[in-house]
Parts: sequence; C-alpha cells; structure tokens
Amino acid sequence: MDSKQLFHNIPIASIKGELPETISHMTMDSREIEQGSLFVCIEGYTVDGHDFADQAVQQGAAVILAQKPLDIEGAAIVTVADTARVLGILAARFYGHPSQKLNMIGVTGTNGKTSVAGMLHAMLMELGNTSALTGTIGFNLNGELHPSANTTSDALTTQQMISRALEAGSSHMTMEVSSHGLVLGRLAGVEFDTAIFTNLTHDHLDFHGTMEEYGHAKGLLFSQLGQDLTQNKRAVLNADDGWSEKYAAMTPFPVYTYGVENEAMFRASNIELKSQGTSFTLICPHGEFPVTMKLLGHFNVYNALAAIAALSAENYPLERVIAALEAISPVEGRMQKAEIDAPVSVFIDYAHTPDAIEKAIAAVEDFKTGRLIFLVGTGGNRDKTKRPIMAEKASVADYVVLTTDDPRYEPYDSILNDLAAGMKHDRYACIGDREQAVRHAVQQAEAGDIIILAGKGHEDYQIIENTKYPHSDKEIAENEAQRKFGS
Ligand SMILES: CC(=O)N[C@H]1[C@@H](OP(=O)(O)OP(=O)(O)OC[C@H]2O[C@@H](n3ccc(=O)[nH]c3=O)[C@H](O)[C@@H]2O)O[C@H](CO)[C@@H](O)[C@@H]1O[C@H](C)C(=O)N[C@@H](C)C(=O)N[C@H](CCC(=O)O)C(=O)O
Ligand SMILES: Nc1ncnc2c1ncn2[C@@H]1O[C@H](COP(=O)(O)OP(=O)(O)OP(=O)(O)O)[C@@H](O)[C@H]1O
Repeated sequence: MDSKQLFHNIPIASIKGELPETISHMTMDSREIEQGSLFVCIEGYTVDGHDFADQAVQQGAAVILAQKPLDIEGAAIVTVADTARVLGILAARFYGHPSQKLNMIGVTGTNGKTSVAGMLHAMLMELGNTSALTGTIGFNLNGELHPSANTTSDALTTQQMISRALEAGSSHMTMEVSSHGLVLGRLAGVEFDTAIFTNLTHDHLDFHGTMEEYGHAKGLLFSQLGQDLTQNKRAVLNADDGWSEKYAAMTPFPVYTYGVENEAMFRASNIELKSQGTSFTLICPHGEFPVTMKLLGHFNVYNALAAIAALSAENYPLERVIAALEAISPVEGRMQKAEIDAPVSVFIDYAHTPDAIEKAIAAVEDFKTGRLIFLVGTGGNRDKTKRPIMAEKASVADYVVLTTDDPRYEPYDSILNDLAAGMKHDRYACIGDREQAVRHAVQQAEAGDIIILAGKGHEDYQIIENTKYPHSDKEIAENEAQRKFGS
C-alpha cells in the first residue's frame, strides 16, 4: 500500500528518516517481521514492543511506528501519541476496510457469546451462506479452525481475519465481541451490520472495576453501529436484561427484542427441557411456531431466540430459520453431553461465572433423577470477587468439587479458599489439581447420577504459570468412568 495514503491524516508528532513509497506488510510482533515491514511498537502488559524495535530493524523492518523517542538507525521512525490507537486505523486501511464488504454480526454479553455466535455461524451455513466465525474457540474459516489467543483479537489480527474471510468468499462473518476488546480498541474500524446482546452479569471486575463500567463497555458495540441511516443495520437485545434499554438508546438503528419473561418481539413459551434437547413455542410478529432443538438448557432458549431474531431481521423466512436451528448440533463444550459408556450422564460445560453456573445447573433439573455432582474451577490471577458467589451457586448441586481452571501463577489454596468461602453445605471437596478433581467427581457418581464438569468447555489445555499443558476433562472422565463402571 502507498505509505502516504496509509499515514494520511494521522496526527504524527515526528518522522525521522524517509518513508518508503509502499508498505507491503505490517505487524506488531517483532517475531513476524518481513523485509520492508512496518513494525508497530505496542506497550503491553507484559513487555514493551519498543524494546524490540532495534531487533525489528535488523530483521528488515523499513518503518517503525512508536510513541516514544527511539535512537535507532536504518528505518524511518514515525512517532505518534498512542500507537495502539493508530494501529486500528492503519490496520483497517491496510486491509482495505474489509468489514464494509461482508455481512458482519457482533455478539456481546457476559455469557452466551460463543454459543450464539456458533449457532448463527452454523445456521447461516444451513441457510446456504459461506460464513466465517471468530471467538473464544478460534477463527473458523471454511471449516478450518485457526487458534487465537483472545476471544476478541487485537485490531491488526481482527482486520487480517476479516480480510481473509472476504478473500475466501465468505458472505457473513460472526464475531464474539468481548468487553476487553471494545475498551482496548481491538474492534476499531469494524463495520457491524448486526449487534447482539445476550446478558450482563458478574465477571471481569478485575479489569472493569464496577458493573456500571462493565455495562458501559459492552454498550460500545451498539454505538459502534454508527449514525449512517442509509445503511441497513440493527441491534438485537435481550428484553429480560435491564441493560438492553440503555443499549437501545445508544443506536438509532432498528431494535429487535427477544426474551421469555418480558414483552419482546421474539418470545418463547411452553419451554420443555429434556436430556436430549429442548422444545418451545416461538411467538413473534410472524405467528406462533413450534421449535425443537438439540441444544440443552433454558439459557439456550435465550441464545436460540437471539439467533432467530438476528436472522429473521435479515428477512430469512422463519420456517427456514427454525429448520436451520433444528438441524444444528450443540456448540462444543457448552452443555455438551459426553458419549461415555457408563450408567451416568456427563456434561462438559464452560460455565465460569456465577450466572452461568446457575443456568448450567438449571439446565438438568427437569430430567434429573439421581444426584447432581457439579465440578467447578476458576482461573488464577483474575477476578477474585466472583469466586465465593460461584461456589454459592454451585451449592445447589448435591455434591460439589471445587478446583481450578487455569491457575496461572496463583497457588491452588488461594483459589480454593476463596471458592470454599461461598459454599452453603459441606458436601464438597477441594482439589486444586484439575485432573484429580475430575477423577474424584466421577468416583463419587453412582448409576443414574448426572455430572457437570464446568469451566473448561472446549479447551484442551490448562494454563499453569505461563505454560499451556494438554488437558481434557472429557478424556479424564471417560477413563475414570471406564475404570469405575467398565466390565
Ligand atoms: C491483559 C491483556 O489483555 N493482554 C493482551 C495483550 O498482551 P500483553 O499486553 O501482555 O502483550 P505483550 O506480551 O506485553 O506484548 C506487547 C507487544 O510486544 C510485542 N512483542 C512481544 C514479544 C516479542 O518478542 N516481540 C514483540 O514484538 C507483542 O506482539 C505486542 O505487540 O495483547 C495480546 C496481543 O493482542 C493479547 O493476546 C493479550 O491477551 C491476553 C492473552 C489475555 O488473557 N487477555 C484477556 C484479559 C482478555 O483480553 N480477555 C478478553 C475477554 C475474554 C472473555 O470474555 O472471557 C478477550 O477478548 O480475550
Ligand atoms: N444466554 C446465556 N445465559 C446464561 N448462561 C449462559 C448463556 N449461554 C451460555 N451460558 C453458560 O455460560 C457458559 C459459557 O457460554 P459461552 O461460551 O457461550 O459464553 P461466552 O460469553 O462466550 O463466555 P466467554 O467469553 O467467557 O468465553 C456455557 O457453558 C453455559 O454454562
């Protein structure tokens, strides 16, 4: 790309050296430098990208974008006030504003982002579209899954992914939008056509401080729809969550509501929760429709309504939308029943907030005949205030195993003591080592019992200190069940 066009109207404090005429590669990671790269120095939480500028030049970088004076020769040094902010503008320009050419759907909320985004992605394909998906599970392009470090990736990776989806011929791209992503400008320049809100409950207060701040952060997605009413955009909001009214006020675009309790355009009634799936009656402006889906749990009725509302707002006939919903399988690791050859039911789930734990337990209540054994872990060095509330919610189960998910640098005891403080009964065990904890949960089970292993979902690793170790709740549970119940 022409470098003058790339830097056009960027408030530049100084330029040292000559800008090359064109820039063919940009990166914020010195380990990805190519000959002639533009290297953007980002001051991170762990290290400072400026410390790698010298190395980047030696490896061939032609331009360094910095926010501090750098005494380096051999490349043009462009200084701005805030490189992270400029990164978003440059990335969108460099990739030619790809989000304007795709139908972009953003899903935000405390719980349900992966579920709704995954459902929409699968339903869009059932409806004959080519769809890309990004989020906690990774970047899914044409069925190939590329790992990603974040639910919402940095601004450069985000634009790269959208550009790749466009090149691959995708008509739609569904993105999970985290509050971190919104606050840290990772979605700069992303033109969403549909913005969806699931719910707002306790999480991430280590980062946002208060629920008020957290709620406002999510609202940025709705203001990001913009003011250009010549465009066909929309917000899809949960009528049963008080924050929806605030988000509706943040956008001039049409609002589609969904819910179970309050008045909503897309409502569910007659909800029946079974061990193999869920059925309900959809009541909406187009009429009443029976729905039977393979997804489990009351919370998935909300997720389904959000997906139905979003697709109906795109003018897909409801009969086809419902047929697409009925065809799709549960999202990986979200109340997913493990195929285990044992007289117990094991569900793998990703609940790691108080609300999600409550919802995961409620999902099995209607068909539970034996005991419910609930294993729950939480991450180290993250929001500690939610821990006792998570255990309090888990106390509804007959037996609880308290453990860790990604302990990072925090000692097991510190995590477990915080969790145990919230327990409402004494039928529980504290086992920091998650593998041992899963084994213990299975050992406690008798024929007819239900086990929910919460907190790891689709993940196949555990982060201890800063290393990822292979870990699969499902495999461990399978082996232990075989040992206990196998003939
Ligand atoms: C706290 C936080 O947000 N950290 C994010 C941040 O990492 P960081 O600041 O530590 O980065 P760093 O390692 O200091 O690197 C700074 C710069 O130096 C560069 N560098 C680094 C090393 C080197 O050799 N050369 C080099 O150039 C890096 O490329 C980077 O540009 O920038 C990274 C790259 O964008 C992110 O992957 C990382 O997310 C980490 C993994 C994380 O855990 N973030 C959480 C808090 C998060 O964002 N979560 C949300 C919400 C999820 C949810 O809803 O549950 C999410 O969207 O994921
Ligand atoms: N709409 C919902 N309301 C409440 N709980 C939900 C909802 N959808 C899913 N859950 C619960 O939350 C867990 C996480 O779901 P999901 O991964 O879809 O959320 P998420 O918003 O993507 O979470 P994260 O950003 O932390 O990855 C599920 O395993 C389930 O227990």
